[in-house]
Amino acid sequence: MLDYGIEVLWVLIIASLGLSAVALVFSISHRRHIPAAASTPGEDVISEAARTVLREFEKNGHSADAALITWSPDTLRKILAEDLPETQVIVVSNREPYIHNVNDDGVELLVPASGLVSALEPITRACAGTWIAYGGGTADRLTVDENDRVEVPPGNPSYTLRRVWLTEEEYQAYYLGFANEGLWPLCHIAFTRPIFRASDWEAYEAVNRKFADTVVAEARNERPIVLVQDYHFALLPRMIRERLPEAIVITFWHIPWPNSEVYSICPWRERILEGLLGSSIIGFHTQFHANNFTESVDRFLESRIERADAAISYGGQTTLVHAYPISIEWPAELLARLPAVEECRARVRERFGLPANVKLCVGVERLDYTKGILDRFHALDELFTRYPEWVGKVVFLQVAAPSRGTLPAYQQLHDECLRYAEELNQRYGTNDYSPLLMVAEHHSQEQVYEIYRAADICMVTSLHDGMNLVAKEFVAARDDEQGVLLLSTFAGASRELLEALIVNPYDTAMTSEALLQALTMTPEEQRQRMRPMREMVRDNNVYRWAGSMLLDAARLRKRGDLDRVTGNGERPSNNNVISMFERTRKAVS
Ligand SMILES: O=P(O)(O)OC[C@H]1O[C@@H](O)[C@H](O)[C@@H](O)[C@@H]1O
Repeated sequence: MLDYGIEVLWVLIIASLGLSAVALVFSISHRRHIPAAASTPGEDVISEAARTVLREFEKNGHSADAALITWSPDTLRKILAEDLPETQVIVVSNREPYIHNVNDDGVELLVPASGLVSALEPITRACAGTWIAYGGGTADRLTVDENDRVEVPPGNPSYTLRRVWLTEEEYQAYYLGFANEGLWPLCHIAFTRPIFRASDWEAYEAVNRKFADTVVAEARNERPIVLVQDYHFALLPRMIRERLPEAIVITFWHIPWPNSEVYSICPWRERILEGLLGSSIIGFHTQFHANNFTESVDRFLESRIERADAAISYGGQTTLVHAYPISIEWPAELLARLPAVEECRARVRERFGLPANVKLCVGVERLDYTKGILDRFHALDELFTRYPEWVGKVVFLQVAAPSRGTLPAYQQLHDECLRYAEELNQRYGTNDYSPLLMVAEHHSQEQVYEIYRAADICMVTSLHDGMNLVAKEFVAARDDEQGVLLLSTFAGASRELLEALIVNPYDTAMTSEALLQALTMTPEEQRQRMRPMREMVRDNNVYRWAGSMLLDAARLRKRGDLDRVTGNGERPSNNNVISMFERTRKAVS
């Protein structure tokens, strides 16, 4: 029996050595094969820039991880120069990247608290594009030229900001009404009832048309790439398509897309889908939301859906529906301007009057009911109830930038948060100690990064979120590899930052236990968790997000141009797009 066992063991050892050798030969030949991937059958229109990227991957050390850090502003410029020559990049968003406001001393410049802005700003800079946005600042009109344009960033201009003016009525109905009382709660599962008013819908349509007029006015030729951002502009892609049929329209939906049953309650559900399907590409943060969108189209429109190709054909237009997880600038430019972690700790502790030696836990976001701020306060309360020894030893600092403050749902949240903070401080605080600091004020990016660097724990426990860039920013800010991230399972970021403490924010007991785990985590475990999260954000930075969409756009354009000259023959489906980005990834992994 024993002899027989030893024979089996030998057979297993020899077989596994054989398999390893085969795997090694395969991996070497696969790696050697990388440049050839650009010329395999069917790849004839692969981009020059993709070839260059692949060659650089090889040169830079053969590993996909090392290679991916080459995504930089230069990569974007290279893609544009080689694959999309002479192509103007136009970004459209509601929120502008720089707001000029009147204050007592004249004009002050404000960078809004918006994940969308922090992601798109470095991209627009790299592409030297044109950014079209609503001019909402009280001094915005004073700073533009006769064409409503201003060169930004101030002091070091590299792109044009074109402001669009809205009347007070338009702003109320399109932005506060349809976008933020209708679509925002519809798409987020936060159990706030969406409100749909016909007058808001009409304003939404009119404002989308106003932006379409501006896109056409700003386009230098018939073939720009237009990057349409978010739920404020669902109708815009088709309006652009009708007037600039050769434009590439890439629409990115930054918030979740609900399942088709939830979506069905929207009275204009077909119109919204039709509008979006004017895009060449529609991007979501996660495959899950891309799938939800496709299901909604399947249920409400007569269309042709090629699931294997992630493509939808509707009204003579084929749209690629794809997941492109958004990210942040890496390395974060402003990090170089900040002092060491210890200095940040000292500054923040002094600014907020924190007692020595307390652990600092932070939350940073817009004051929004999707962010789970009250649930977080409940978790702190629960921690003190279960583990009273922590009273006096931890302070929770909630930074909440005011947002959509005239809407009743936001006013109610603001009041409830302040009430809860006051009550909790009365119950657990002393003259020198307030366990919960609620600061409902705007903070600059520098101040926010300083807070990240000072924190022992960062809680990103949103009830629902497309991605959530605060989680990635916290990780990027911690070059000391310390600090613990508590992350909601309902934020897209939890699909990528797997070493965070992942919680269900509705489960107060679970969140408070995770808080305890974070408070007692050793520096070594913090490092073990933080390091891979930093690598993840580094390798999947915002240039990779934008670059992958541009590579897909280049491929679509080249195919369109070829089809125009030669016809599309027997192509099995209308589109048959496999994301260029995915193929690039496969080739290097
Ligand atoms: O209404 P605001 O302040 O411009 O904020 C809008 C943005 O809010 C962010 O939280 C969302 O992630 C974006 O998708 C959205 O565009």
